[in-house]
Amino acid sequence: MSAPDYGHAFGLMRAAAGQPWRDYTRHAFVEGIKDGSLPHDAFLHYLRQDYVFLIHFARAWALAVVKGQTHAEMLAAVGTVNALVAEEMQLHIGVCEAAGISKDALFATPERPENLAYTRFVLETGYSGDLADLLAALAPCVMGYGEIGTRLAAEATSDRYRDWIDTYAGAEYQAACKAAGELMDQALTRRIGADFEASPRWERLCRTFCTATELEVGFWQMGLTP
Ligand SMILES: Cc1ncc(CO)c(N)n1
Repeated sequence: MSAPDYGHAFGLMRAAAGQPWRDYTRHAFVEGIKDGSLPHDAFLHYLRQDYVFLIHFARAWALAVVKGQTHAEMLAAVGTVNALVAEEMQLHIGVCEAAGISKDALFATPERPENLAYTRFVLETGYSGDLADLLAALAPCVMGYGEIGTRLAAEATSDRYRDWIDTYAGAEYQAACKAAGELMDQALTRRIGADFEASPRWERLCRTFCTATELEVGFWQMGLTP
């Protein structure tokens, strides 16, 4: 099956990332969710780390509000902050509560270095750059999970992690991916021009996207080692 369409800039950056993108979206952890072979303790460990990830990821999207230059940019970023805090994090709270891990324990999860490296890279890219740089660092996280969710909804051979798959394959998350793709196309056009892939900034934006993709691979790997 073909991957979902999340916009022009994303499609180009994804193609430029090449093998790391495949390593990320087809990682052994992902395949373990697909066929249900992923041990539950690895899943819970990942989910706890991912909750901490989402705290800093929401901060990075809040930085996108700060870096926005139009009402439309601010609105798109603020919508994502809300989707992360009000919706996606609820999945983590719900699954962990069912496994006997309280909200307080979840919030107090000690952060693994792979997790810290990833989110602080994204935040630093945003602090030192503009919205185009920040979105290049944010895109692999948002759209990668959208792509993984869509594929697993079609290919999963087990219902063990169905709630997780449904969250990322669902209409709400897919709409968020499309909105992020549109925001990225508009933000790049506004700051660089319609022909952004021909600009001197393009290579660096692709490198940022690729680094974030590699950090996603590291995150899955961390998930396999509780
Ligand atoms: C590590 C990671 N990347 C992306 C997403 C999707 O928001 C997530 N929840 N966690």
